[in-house]
Amino acid sequence: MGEEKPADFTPPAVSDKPLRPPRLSQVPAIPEPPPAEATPPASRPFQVDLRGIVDLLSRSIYSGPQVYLRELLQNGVDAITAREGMPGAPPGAIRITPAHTPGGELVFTDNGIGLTAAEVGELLATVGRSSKRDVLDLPRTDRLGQFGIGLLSCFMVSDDIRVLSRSAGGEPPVEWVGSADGTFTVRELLESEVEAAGGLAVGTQVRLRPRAGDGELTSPTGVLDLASRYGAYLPVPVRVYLPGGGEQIVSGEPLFAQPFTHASPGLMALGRELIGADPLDAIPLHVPATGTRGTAFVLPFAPSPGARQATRVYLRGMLLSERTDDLLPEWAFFARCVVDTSGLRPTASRESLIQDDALEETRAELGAALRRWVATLANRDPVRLSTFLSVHHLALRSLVLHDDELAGFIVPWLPIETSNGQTTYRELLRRGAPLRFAETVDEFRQIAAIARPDAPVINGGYVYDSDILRRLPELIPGTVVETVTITDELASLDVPPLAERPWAQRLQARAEAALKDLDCTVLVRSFAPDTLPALHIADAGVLRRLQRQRAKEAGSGMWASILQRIDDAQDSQKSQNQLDSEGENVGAAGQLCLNWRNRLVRALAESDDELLLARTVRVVHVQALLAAHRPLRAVERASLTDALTDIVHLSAGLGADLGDMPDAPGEN
Ligand SMILES: Nc1ncnc2c1ncn2[C@@H]1O[C@H](COP(=O)(O)OP(=O)(O)OP(=O)(O)O)[C@@H](O)[C@H]1O
Repeated sequence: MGEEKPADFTPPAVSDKPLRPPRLSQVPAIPEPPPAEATPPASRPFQVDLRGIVDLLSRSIYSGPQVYLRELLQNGVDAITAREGMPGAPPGAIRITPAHTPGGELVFTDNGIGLTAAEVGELLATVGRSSKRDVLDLPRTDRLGQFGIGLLSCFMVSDDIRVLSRSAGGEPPVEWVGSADGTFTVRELLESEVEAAGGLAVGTQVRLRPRAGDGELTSPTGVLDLASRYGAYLPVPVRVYLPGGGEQIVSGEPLFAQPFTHASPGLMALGRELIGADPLDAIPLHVPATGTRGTAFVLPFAPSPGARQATRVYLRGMLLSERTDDLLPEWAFFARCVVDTSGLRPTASRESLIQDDALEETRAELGAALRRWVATLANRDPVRLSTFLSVHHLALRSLVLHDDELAGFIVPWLPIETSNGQTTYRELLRRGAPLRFAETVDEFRQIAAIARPDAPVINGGYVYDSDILRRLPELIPGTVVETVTITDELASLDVPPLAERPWAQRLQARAEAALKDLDCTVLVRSFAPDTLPALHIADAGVLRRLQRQRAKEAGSGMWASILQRIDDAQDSQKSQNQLDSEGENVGAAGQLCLNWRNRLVRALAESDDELLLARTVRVVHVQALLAAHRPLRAVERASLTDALTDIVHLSAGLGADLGDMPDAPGEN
């Protein structure tokens, strides 16, 4: 077809006998330096074992025999494209008559450019020979094929391929029959013969007689299914003739490749079919440089973290792959796309794309479209943005750590918990002040209880948040972040005013005596809010010890004695440390920080009723534990019940039912 022939090319003789076996394109032998007097070896063409090639195609290149129909569709469309613009060319059309009965023939007809006798010999029977490369042997971008192997895929379903063709150039019609045993025949057909068989218009007919056992793929249901899968968006109508006499046109408009501002119901239905649920949104995609258009559907559920979304790719309307996983950037796990492209190049299997600059550029552009969607969603539809973030926040957080590109545009919109409530990084950054965060949820809870509203503390305790916060100065230059601990915060709390300090110290001693058996020490400080009587303070070591105690209470035997030994070892370490730090005084079960500004605490300081003070302090202690989300030990549960019982007795004037409680100072 106007293509330069290799030097040793000889067109096959037109004959009704088997000609020569198909061969690879002539590849010159690797020249070796000839021995001094030897005659140079004659160069010979490679021989091809067709069975081996078909085996290679079916096992290693194509995903399965079903692709035979895709290859036929693609050849039909290419032939129609090649005829476009020729005088008198009719509108392109493809017709498929499935094999209606076992042993019957499948007939695939196009009204494309057709083939001459010389062309069938050259193009159909030379593996690797294609008319779809230009003079520089580059693939033509307006053709779907290029490798010169596609037709061989029909051998996966049939032992013979019979091609009847009439060239648009006016040459006589021709029949080519290729056999899976590696031979083929070519002969020109007489017009009378063609007339008797029902005529043959310009174009090509491929006839396949399905091999026993492969009938499913060539049956009416099989063909309808494959034609709709591969040819749903081809630019020419594809008609499938049904057994009852009717026909079905399987090709239609690629809705997903049209520009849109609001997704139509039809487009959303396609998204539903693709992801199995109503998409959260549809994003138009367009990369002019590679002729790529499509739609990204945002998943309404969280996929497994790091999972890359497979994209459905069409090559000029023909399905290339349902699951191309390298067309989107890695971070775009939240969107499933369907695109049609004319500028990306398929591999020989036509089931994936060649990794080249065009693919890289397209990936970058598609990523940019998704980023723009997130960025503009904030202004356009904040409710949808917050739904999106709540569905995908975990995966987004994990990716932010590895992907600077994603981090830059996504971090500002991520929700984050602070002592002032839920907010976004963007709001926090707007304040301009350093971002203060607690490393653990527990530390955050303790600090949040006393943090001033104008100096909020961030909860860095949930998965990935501390890491993201630590990376912020690098991601958003100019940002200052600092960690805060409960010990630092306690140190910054006000001590009671000088004039009241003796009272506060007395209260501290009395309260500490009341909690002695619970291993909890007491501190008196002034802090907001006034309504909060006390805080329970525990550092990580204390928390671990409390957890061990609960485990001991729940378990028994060997495990309990192991935990006891850990406690003993830590006790002796602690008493040594206390000696070293000269009187630093934090109980093994934490510290109760009473709020000097609180009414109840002030009333206790003024009261001389030691019984009432001891019981009330124990109630306040349990209240502080609960507010700090600490699980109660058995001893604390008992302490609460006893203290409340005593308070009831005292208020009823019955005197205290002292039970197991320790004596309050001055009680004896
Ligand atoms: N229906 C057809 N009409 C006209 N020519 C055809 C038709 N089918 C095949 N051919 C010719 O036969 C050649 C080989 O076809 P084949 O399907 O093996 O490979 P290809 O389409 O060129 O490349 P690929 O392997 O990428 O499909 C084509 O390049 C084309 O010239």
